[in-house]
Amino acid sequence: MNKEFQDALPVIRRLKEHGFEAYFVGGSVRDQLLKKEIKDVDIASSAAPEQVKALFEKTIDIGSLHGTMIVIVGGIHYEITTFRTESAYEDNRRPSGVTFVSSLKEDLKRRDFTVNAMAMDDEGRIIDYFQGKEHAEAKLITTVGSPHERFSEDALRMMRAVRFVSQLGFSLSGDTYEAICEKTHLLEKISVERKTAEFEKIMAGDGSGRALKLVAETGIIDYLPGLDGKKQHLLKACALEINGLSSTEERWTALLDVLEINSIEAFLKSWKLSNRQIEMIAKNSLYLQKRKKSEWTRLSVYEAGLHCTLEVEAVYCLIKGKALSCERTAELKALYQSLPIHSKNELAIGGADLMKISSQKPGPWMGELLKKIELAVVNDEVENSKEAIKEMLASCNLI
Ligand SMILES: Nc1ccn([C@@H]2O[C@H](COP(=O)(O)OP(=O)(O)OP(=O)(O)O)[C@@H](O)[C@H]2O)c(=O)n1
Ligand SMILES: [Mg+2]
Repeated sequence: MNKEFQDALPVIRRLKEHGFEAYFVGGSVRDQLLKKEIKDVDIASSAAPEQVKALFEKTIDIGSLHGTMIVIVGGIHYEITTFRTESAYEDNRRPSGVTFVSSLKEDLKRRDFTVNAMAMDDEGRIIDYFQGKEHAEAKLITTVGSPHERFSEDALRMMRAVRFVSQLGFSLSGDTYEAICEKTHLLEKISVERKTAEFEKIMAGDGSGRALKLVAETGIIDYLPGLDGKKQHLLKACALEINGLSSTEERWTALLDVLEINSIEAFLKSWKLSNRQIEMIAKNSLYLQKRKKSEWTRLSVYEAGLHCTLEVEAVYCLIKGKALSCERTAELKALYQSLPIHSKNELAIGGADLMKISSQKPGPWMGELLKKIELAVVNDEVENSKEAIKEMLASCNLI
């Protein structure tokens, strides 16, 4: 049993001591089996949310009506869901306490894919009613029971299926694939935020190329913001392996480029990205266009900043079919570090100085002149000191 589970054993044991059933479930059991890094350890139990709450010192109620409670043990958050029956899940709104009373098997039966529907007890024994292990070995994503039913319960599961293709390098089973093709319209009801979270995981997984192809081929693309009519473009993006990029912003930048999106801000807004992300990706896109036209200069590196420069270079290299090398990264870092200033605030001269030297009234001329001085300093045409700048201003009749 992995350390993550061992750390969580006190949670399971406490529930059991009080007569409840409790098991590890979901992604963590799957990831242990696949020898992948384990993220959150989730627990399913026969204890109702209120009973869970009573047993642990620190709890957070994140949805007791839906049967979910977080307990904090050893500083780690564990999500404990109460066994749910299918009917509780179907009318998903406000299941009564009674609906929670059910068995582990019933709970697992209403989960999305067989590889996600395994449980593990506190002795490390795997409980696998739906051939999860077998499908994991065959690298198959296939629903527990009818794909039509599972996708009708929660349409996002169609994107989750594709996400697991990307993350795990699995394939979709035939009937799961066909059901997705038939049911994509159900994605209309799903919130953009949930779609975005899945799409970002699709872009990040090792199998991003194959997964994006599925997004295009199954018709999921038709229910994603701003991708209307972009099927051919998206198919082109499949060849890029954008998962090789190291940040979400880089991946969006590369995708926007291949998709030939013009109104970048509006596109990213429609995906409901944060303003900060939109700003970063829009800036990346701007400098990517500049980079395609010419090599980095002292000025462009200064204006873009180091973070943006390196992100754009990584995307640029990907588009050109190569990886950003350590040498190239070091070269750009050295260029950035060699700049005499890294922001306007570091200029040795300011507006007040200019007024004093020129005895002119303040006005737009000051901003324009400061910009010229900034450029001269960045380009090493003048030293960043008051005296040197004053001298330059006088000799060039700039003041
Ligand atoms: N729409 C969904 C979402 C989740 N689940 C179930 O709830 C578990 C936990 O969900 P979540 O944490 O969202 O997914 P994981 O499979 O754990 O993947 P991740 O590694 O991203 O956490 C899943 O394994 C699956 O059994 C489900 O059946 N249907
Ligand atoms: Mg999880």
